[in-house]
Amino acid sequence: KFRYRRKREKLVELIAVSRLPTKWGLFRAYCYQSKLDGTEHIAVTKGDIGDGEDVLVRVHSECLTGDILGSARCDCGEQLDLAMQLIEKAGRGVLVYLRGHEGRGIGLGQKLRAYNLQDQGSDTVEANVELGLAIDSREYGIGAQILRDIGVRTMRLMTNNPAKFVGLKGYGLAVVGRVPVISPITKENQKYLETKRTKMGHLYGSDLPGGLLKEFLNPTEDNATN
Ligand SMILES: Nc1nc2c(ncn2[C@@H]2O[C@H](COP(=O)(O)OP(=O)(O)OP(=O)(O)O)[C@@H](O)[C@H]2O)c(=O)[nH]1
Ligand SMILES: [Zn+2]
Repeated sequence: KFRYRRKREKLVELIAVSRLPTKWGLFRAYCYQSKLDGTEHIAVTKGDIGDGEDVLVRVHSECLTGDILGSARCDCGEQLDLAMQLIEKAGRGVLVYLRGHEGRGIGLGQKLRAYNLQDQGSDTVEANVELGLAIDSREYGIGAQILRDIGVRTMRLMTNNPAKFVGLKGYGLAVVGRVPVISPITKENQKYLETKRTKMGHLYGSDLPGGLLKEFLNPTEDNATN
Protein backbone atom coordinates (compact mmCIF):
# COMPACT_ATOMS: atom_id res chain seq x y z
CA LYS A 1 0.00 0.00 0.00
CA PHE A 2 1.42 3.33 -1.02
CA ARG A 3 1.35 6.08 1.53
CA TYR A 4 2.69 9.52 0.91
CA ARG A 5 2.99 12.01 3.72
CA ARG A 6 4.11 15.42 2.56
CA LYS A 7 6.64 16.87 4.97
CA ARG A 8 6.53 20.58 5.63
CA GLU A 9 9.53 22.19 4.05
CA LYS A 10 12.27 23.11 6.48
CA LEU A 11 12.87 26.84 6.24
CA VAL A 12 15.85 27.18 8.56
CA GLU A 13 19.30 25.71 8.90
CA LEU A 14 21.31 25.57 12.12
CA ILE A 15 24.60 27.35 11.42
CA ALA A 16 26.36 27.41 14.79
CA VAL A 17 25.88 26.97 18.54
CA SER A 18 27.89 28.64 21.28
CA ARG A 19 28.02 29.35 24.99
CA LEU A 20 26.63 32.80 25.74
CA PRO A 21 27.26 34.32 29.14
CA THR A 22 24.98 37.38 29.54
CA LYS A 23 24.14 40.00 32.15
CA TRP A 24 21.13 37.82 33.02
CA GLY A 25 23.06 34.57 33.32
CA LEU A 26 24.53 31.76 31.24
CA PHE A 27 22.71 30.88 28.01
CA ARG A 28 23.40 28.93 24.83
CA ALA A 29 23.11 30.74 21.51
CA TYR A 30 21.82 29.06 18.35
CA CYS A 31 22.20 30.81 15.01
CA TYR A 32 19.63 29.76 12.42
CA GLN A 33 19.76 30.93 8.83
CA SER A 34 16.61 31.32 6.78
CA LYS A 35 16.72 29.33 3.56
CA LEU A 36 14.28 31.81 2.06
CA ASP A 37 16.32 35.00 2.32
CA GLY A 38 19.55 34.19 4.18
CA THR A 39 18.57 36.16 7.29
CA GLU A 40 20.40 35.01 10.42
CA HIS A 41 18.12 34.63 13.41
CA ILE A 42 19.21 33.82 16.94
CA ALA A 43 17.71 31.74 19.71
CA VAL A 44 19.07 31.59 23.23
CA THR A 45 18.30 28.71 25.54
CA LYS A 46 18.64 28.19 29.25
CA GLY A 47 18.96 24.81 30.91
CA ASP A 48 17.93 21.46 29.48
CA ILE A 49 14.90 21.56 27.18
CA GLY A 50 14.60 17.80 27.77
CA ASP A 51 11.23 16.37 26.68
CA GLY A 52 10.25 19.82 25.39
CA GLU A 53 7.10 19.97 27.49
CA ASP A 54 5.88 23.17 29.16
CA VAL A 55 8.87 25.29 28.14
CA LEU A 56 8.91 29.01 28.95
CA VAL A 57 9.23 30.72 25.56
CA ARG A 58 9.53 34.25 24.23
CA VAL A 59 9.40 34.93 20.49
CA HIS A 60 10.70 38.47 20.19
CA SER A 61 10.35 40.69 17.12
CA GLU A 62 13.45 42.71 16.31
CA CYS A 63 13.16 46.36 17.34
CA LEU A 64 16.49 48.11 16.98
CA THR A 65 15.29 51.37 18.48
CA GLY A 66 13.68 49.71 21.50
CA ASP A 67 15.94 46.70 22.09
CA ILE A 68 19.31 48.41 21.49
CA LEU A 69 18.89 52.18 21.64
CA GLY A 70 16.58 52.42 24.63
CA SER A 71 13.67 54.00 22.77
CA ALA A 72 10.83 54.96 25.08
CA ARG A 73 8.29 54.92 22.24
CA CYS A 74 7.64 51.20 22.67
CA ASP A 75 7.91 48.47 25.28
CA CYS A 76 10.17 46.11 23.30
CA GLY A 77 13.38 46.70 25.27
CA GLU A 78 11.62 46.21 28.59
CA GLN A 79 9.90 43.06 27.36
CA LEU A 80 13.19 41.59 26.16
CA ASP A 81 14.78 42.29 29.52
CA LEU A 82 11.84 40.86 31.43
CA ALA A 83 11.74 37.71 29.28
CA MET A 84 15.46 37.05 29.80
CA GLN A 85 15.04 37.56 33.55
CA LEU A 86 12.09 35.18 33.71
CA ILE A 87 13.89 32.47 31.75
CA GLU A 88 16.97 32.83 33.93
CA LYS A 89 14.81 32.59 37.03
CA ALA A 90 12.98 29.52 35.73
CA GLY A 91 16.32 27.91 34.88
CA ARG A 92 14.82 26.59 31.64
CA GLY A 93 13.48 28.32 28.56
CA VAL A 94 14.03 29.73 25.09
CA LEU A 95 14.04 33.20 23.57
CA VAL A 96 13.87 33.38 19.79
CA TYR A 97 14.91 36.73 18.34
CA LEU A 98 13.40 37.21 14.90
CA ARG A 99 15.15 39.57 12.53
CA GLY A 100 13.22 41.09 9.68
CA HIS A 101 10.25 41.74 11.97
CA GLU A 102 11.29 45.36 12.45
CA GLY A 103 8.31 47.74 12.55
CA ARG A 104 5.85 44.79 12.51
CA GLY A 105 7.39 43.88 9.16
CA ILE A 106 7.66 47.28 7.44
CA GLY A 107 11.37 47.75 8.17
CA LEU A 108 13.34 50.32 10.12
CA GLY A 109 13.15 53.26 7.73
CA GLN A 110 9.40 52.98 7.31
CA LYS A 111 9.00 52.62 11.08
CA LEU A 112 10.74 55.98 11.58
CA ARG A 113 8.40 57.48 8.98
CA ALA A 114 5.51 55.99 10.92
CA TYR A 115 6.89 57.64 14.06
CA ASN A 116 6.73 61.03 12.33
CA LEU A 117 3.08 60.43 11.46
CA GLN A 118 2.46 59.44 15.08
CA ASP A 119 4.00 62.72 16.23
CA GLN A 120 1.45 64.42 13.99
CA GLY A 121 -1.45 62.65 15.69
CA SER A 122 -1.89 59.28 13.98
CA ASP A 123 -1.79 56.16 16.09
CA THR A 124 0.55 53.22 15.41
CA VAL A 125 -2.02 51.39 13.27
CA GLU A 126 -3.16 54.45 11.27
CA ALA A 127 0.46 55.43 10.57
CA ASN A 128 1.22 52.14 8.78
CA VAL A 129 -1.98 52.47 6.76
CA GLU A 130 -1.18 56.08 5.81
CA LEU A 131 2.17 54.85 4.50
CA GLY A 132 0.33 52.33 2.35
CA LEU A 133 1.76 49.42 4.34
CA ALA A 134 0.36 46.43 6.20
CA ILE A 135 -0.54 46.96 9.85
CA ASP A 136 1.29 43.78 10.80
CA SER A 137 2.92 41.50 8.23
CA ARG A 138 5.00 39.39 10.60
CA GLU A 139 5.04 35.64 10.09
CA TYR A 140 5.96 33.15 12.76
CA GLY A 141 6.66 29.99 10.75
CA ILE A 142 10.43 30.48 10.99
CA GLY A 143 10.16 31.05 14.75
CA ALA A 144 8.07 27.92 15.13
CA GLN A 145 10.55 25.83 13.16
CA ILE A 146 13.45 27.12 15.26
CA LEU A 147 11.61 26.23 18.46
CA ARG A 148 10.78 22.78 17.13
CA ASP A 149 14.38 22.20 16.03
CA ILE A 150 15.58 23.10 19.52
CA GLY A 151 13.21 20.46 20.86
CA VAL A 152 10.25 22.47 22.17
CA ARG A 153 6.87 20.73 22.00
CA THR A 154 4.55 22.61 24.33
CA MET A 155 5.18 26.10 25.61
CA ARG A 156 4.12 28.77 28.00
CA LEU A 157 4.37 31.81 25.77
CA MET A 158 5.54 35.16 27.11
CA THR A 159 3.40 37.63 25.17
CA ASN A 160 0.46 40.01 25.30
CA ASN A 161 -0.27 39.51 21.62
CA PRO A 162 -3.01 37.00 20.77
CA ALA A 163 -1.85 36.80 17.13
CA LYS A 164 1.23 34.93 18.31
CA PHE A 165 -0.86 32.06 19.67
CA VAL A 166 -2.20 31.40 16.22
CA GLY A 167 1.09 32.10 14.45
CA LEU A 168 3.14 29.68 16.53
CA LYS A 169 0.81 26.73 16.47
CA GLY A 170 1.46 23.89 14.09
CA TYR A 171 4.92 22.60 13.18
CA GLY A 172 4.43 20.13 16.04
CA LEU A 173 4.13 22.93 18.58
CA ALA A 174 1.36 23.77 21.02
CA VAL A 175 0.79 26.74 23.30
CA VAL A 176 -0.36 25.59 26.74
CA GLY A 177 -0.25 28.89 28.59
CA ARG A 178 0.45 32.57 28.47
CA VAL A 179 2.80 34.61 30.63
CA PRO A 180 2.10 38.37 30.38
CA VAL A 181 5.07 40.66 29.71
CA ILE A 182 3.93 44.01 31.03
CA SER A 183 6.19 47.04 31.13
CA PRO A 184 5.47 50.32 32.92
CA ILE A 185 3.21 52.86 31.17
CA THR A 186 4.97 56.17 30.53
CA LYS A 187 4.10 59.48 28.88
CA GLU A 188 5.95 58.37 25.73
CA ASN A 189 4.49 54.88 25.31
CA GLN A 190 0.99 55.48 26.71
CA LYS A 191 -0.83 56.05 23.42
CA TYR A 192 1.10 53.24 21.70
CA LEU A 193 0.19 50.69 24.37
CA GLU A 194 -3.42 51.86 24.42
CA THR A 195 -3.68 51.46 20.64
CA LYS A 196 -2.22 47.95 20.82
CA ARG A 197 -4.87 47.11 23.42
CA THR A 198 -7.86 48.63 21.63
CA LYS A 199 -6.96 48.00 17.96
CA MET A 200 -4.68 44.96 18.02
CA GLY A 201 -6.26 43.06 20.90
CA HIS A 202 -3.18 43.01 23.12
CA LEU A 203 -3.89 41.75 26.61
CA TYR A 204 -2.51 43.86 29.39
CA GLY A 205 -4.33 42.39 32.36
CA SER A 206 -1.87 40.61 34.63
CA ASP A 207 -4.51 37.93 35.08
CA LEU A 208 -4.69 34.99 32.73
CA PRO A 209 -7.68 35.52 30.44
CA GLY A 210 -9.20 32.07 30.84
CA GLY A 211 -12.03 32.35 28.32
CA LEU A 212 -10.02 34.31 25.84
CA LEU A 213 -7.02 32.01 26.12
CA LYS A 214 -9.18 28.96 25.53
CA GLU A 215 -10.50 30.59 22.39
CA PHE A 216 -7.00 31.14 21.03
CA LEU A 217 -5.84 27.66 21.93
CA ASN A 218 -8.87 25.86 20.50
CA PRO A 219 -10.40 28.14 17.91
CA THR A 220 -13.83 27.02 16.78
CA GLU A 221 -14.80 27.22 13.12
CA ASP A 222 -16.42 30.57 13.82
CA ASN A 223 -13.73 32.51 15.61
CA ALA A 224 -10.94 30.93 13.56
CA THR A 225 -12.16 32.66 10.44
CA ASN A 226 -12.71 36.12 11.94
N1 LIG B 1 5.10 49.95 12.40
C1 LIG B 1 5.40 50.12 13.68
N2 LIG B 1 6.06 49.15 14.31
C2 LIG B 1 6.34 49.33 15.61
C3 LIG B 1 5.98 50.49 16.31
N3 LIG B 1 6.41 50.37 17.58
C4 LIG B 1 7.02 49.16 17.66
N4 LIG B 1 7.00 48.54 16.48
C5 LIG B 1 7.47 47.20 16.13
O1 LIG B 1 6.59 46.27 16.67
C6 LIG B 1 7.26 45.04 16.88
C7 LIG B 1 6.87 44.51 18.23
O2 LIG B 1 5.52 44.27 18.19
P1 LIG B 1 4.55 44.52 19.41
O3 LIG B 1 3.16 44.58 18.84
O4 LIG B 1 5.04 45.67 20.20
O5 LIG B 1 4.70 43.32 20.32
P2 LIG B 1 4.47 41.82 19.97
O6 LIG B 1 5.83 41.24 19.85
O7 LIG B 1 3.55 41.64 18.83
O8 LIG B 1 3.68 41.31 21.24
P3 LIG B 1 4.29 40.94 22.63
O9 LIG B 1 4.66 39.52 22.55
O10 LIG B 1 3.23 41.18 23.61
O11 LIG B 1 5.48 41.82 22.83
C8 LIG B 1 8.73 45.33 16.73
O12 LIG B 1 9.16 44.78 15.50
C9 LIG B 1 8.80 46.85 16.67
O13 LIG B 1 9.82 47.31 15.80
C10 LIG B 1 5.27 51.50 15.61
O14 LIG B 1 4.86 52.52 16.14
N5 LIG B 1 5.00 51.27 14.30
ZN1 LIG C 1 9.88 48.45 19.84
